[in-house]
Amino acid sequence: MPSNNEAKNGEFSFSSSTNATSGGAKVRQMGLPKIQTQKNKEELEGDNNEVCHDDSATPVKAQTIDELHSLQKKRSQPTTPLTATTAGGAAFSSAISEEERQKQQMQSISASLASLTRETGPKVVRGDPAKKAETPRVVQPAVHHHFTPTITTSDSALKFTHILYNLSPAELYEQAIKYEKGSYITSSGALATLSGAKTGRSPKDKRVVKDETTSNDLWWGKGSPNIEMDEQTFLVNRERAVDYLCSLEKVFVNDQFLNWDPEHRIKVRIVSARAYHSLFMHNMCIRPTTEELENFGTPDFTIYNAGQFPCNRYTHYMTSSTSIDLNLARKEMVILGTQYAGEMKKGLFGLMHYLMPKRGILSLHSGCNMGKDGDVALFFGLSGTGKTTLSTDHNRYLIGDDEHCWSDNGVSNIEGGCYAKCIDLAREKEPDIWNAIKFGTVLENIVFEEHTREVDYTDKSVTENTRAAYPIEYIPNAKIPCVGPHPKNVILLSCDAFGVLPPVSKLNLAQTMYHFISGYTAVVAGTEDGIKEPTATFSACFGAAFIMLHPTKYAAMLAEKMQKHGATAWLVNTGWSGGSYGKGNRIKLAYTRKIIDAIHSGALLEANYKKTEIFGLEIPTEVEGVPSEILNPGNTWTNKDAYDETLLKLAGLFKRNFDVFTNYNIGTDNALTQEIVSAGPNF
Ligand SMILES: Nc1ncnc2c1ncn2[C@@H]1O[C@H](COP(=O)(O)OP(=O)(O)OP(=O)(O)O)[C@@H](O)[C@H]1O
Ligand SMILES: O=C([O-])CC(=O)C(=O)O
Ligand SMILES: [Ca+2]
Ligand SMILES: [Mn+2]
Repeated sequence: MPSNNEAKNGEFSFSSSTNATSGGAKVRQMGLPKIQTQKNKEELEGDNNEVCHDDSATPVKAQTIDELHSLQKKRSQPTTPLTATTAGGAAFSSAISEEERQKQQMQSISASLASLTRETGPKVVRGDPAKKAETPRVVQPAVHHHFTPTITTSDSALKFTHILYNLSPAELYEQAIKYEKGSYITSSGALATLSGAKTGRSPKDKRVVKDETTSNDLWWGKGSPNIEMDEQTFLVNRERAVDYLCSLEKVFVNDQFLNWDPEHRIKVRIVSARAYHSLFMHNMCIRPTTEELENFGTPDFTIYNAGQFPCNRYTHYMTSSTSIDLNLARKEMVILGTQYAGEMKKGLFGLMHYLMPKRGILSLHSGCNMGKDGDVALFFGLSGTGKTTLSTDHNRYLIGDDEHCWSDNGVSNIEGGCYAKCIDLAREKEPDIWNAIKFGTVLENIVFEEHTREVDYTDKSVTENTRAAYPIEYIPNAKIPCVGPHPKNVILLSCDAFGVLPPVSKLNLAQTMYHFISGYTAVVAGTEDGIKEPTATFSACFGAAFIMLHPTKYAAMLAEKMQKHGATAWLVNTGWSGGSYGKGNRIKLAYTRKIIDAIHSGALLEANYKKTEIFGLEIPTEVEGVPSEILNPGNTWTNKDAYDETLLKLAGLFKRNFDVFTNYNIGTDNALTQEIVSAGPNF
């Protein structure tokens, strides 16, 4: 298990590759014990009759089968005794017994699960209800102080809830396979799961509590992802989720961290009903060490994931059976009516998009890696544009694939894991991701061969959005701790299904801001009934679904940081070439990788450039390993008129999208704002 207290902030030292991989690697090196099929010489000489007795092994030290079973499991090591130095600052600061510490931990969980209308939290007990013999005593429920006195006893107050607290991947596998339909071990050891009816996020069902503070702080209204709800309705949904969770025999609780920058680390608690959700978050958040867990105390933020249970459509604001609700004042998030695990990941990202800018730290929907010489690159882009694929690079250190912070210290990953798209995954093209799909990895909604359990990554029967969630140290050259110096290159990825954006262009600062605020990509809607027109998506800051403040706030911070640290920006089209979707083809991943290599090495900075019409993009005339004729997209279309028409069409879409931003100032510098507005397409 990686420990983030190995973090040497500011040093950016690399951990050796044995540190970066899990214990699994060691097991493999030791190999399996040899099977002895023949007796050795001494044993043969001692044999004086021809009858074979099976007395070679020593007998087990058990009289009964129960005793035998109890021999199998070693009790977990009692945790390190707390000393004054190890317990600094946390809630459990005095030296306390292990028993007392566990009691406090369970009381904290009871408090998290407390209904706001009853006097106490539920009675909780640690451990699996199926293992009756091992069940420890019930912890007295947490009393909470601001209760409205109503009923003193109820059936729910009589029952108790088992808490499966920070289980290990192996324990979560057992829970999933035993109790959750659709859970299987694949041939590579990953856990195949189904996320149910929802196989992607539900942005239209995401609501944020609008109160005195947030009504001024956040971005509301047209274009904003923050759909409002009031505090009272939030409490109704919270109560619904808590009652559902407490009605279950057992719930999973994860206490983990966000952000590898120790100065800005956030403690999160995730309460969920499925082993799938618990393992997903185990992989995606930063995993605390035993000692960090002992000192965890009260979480900074809590997720109540009651995804199996719908919201009540008669509740105010509810427009479907799904509701994902964020309350920044209460530091809570409630999930009803969707089991898609990505809601938790991206819900926490939304939280960071609020908390970090308040501290002058820029939160980014980007991948991030670092070269051997410490050169850092950021990869921005909407879903499916290549953040995970291109930041996972065998020749570079992976800092993270999706969510980062850029502070005065440099960059830090928010997460402890990666979430890779799996559709059409091929070992040759993406070997590091392929190899990360092993024991411990959650594989969502994939299809496998019934008998061999071999995954068919081309199969879209359940969904096209098949995913793998794995701890970052499953990538062999992960940079642990996941922090790095200030970025040298900023790469804006766009998957242009219109096929008119060049495979790579160099951007000036105004163009960078223009394209960052635009956040363009084009997807192809509905591939089933033949060829469809691509649809352009504009998503501010390459992640409008997750930002909490107005996009210009993030853009101003990015401009300031890029200027200060001298970063160069690039626009890379990972989409179509030689025509739009249906006529042309997606640019070969091998070519995109060559382009990215040339950016990292600095070679592309030295290239000769030509300016394109309409978009005014600087395109290189040559990139090593890439056929020069594809660098100018106009060359690759057989029908030149169709190209011109499509280019103009896309330029028009950019213009229309940017209209809403022309009235906003980006930062304090009005000159920069004017420059940005005119850095878009000209026609
Ligand atoms: N030229 C290319 N460049 C990058 N990716 C490509 C290219 N051609 C095909 N692909 C495929 O496109 C997909 C890119 O998805 P990826 O997981 O990197 O998205 P992402 O940006 O990380 O999105 P999300 O934020 O949803 O995780 C992969 O399946 C990859 O194999
Ligand atoms: O959150 C998800 O479902 C996947 C993801 O990374 C994104 O959409 O950006
Ligand atoms: Ca990704
Ligand atoms: Mn993402």
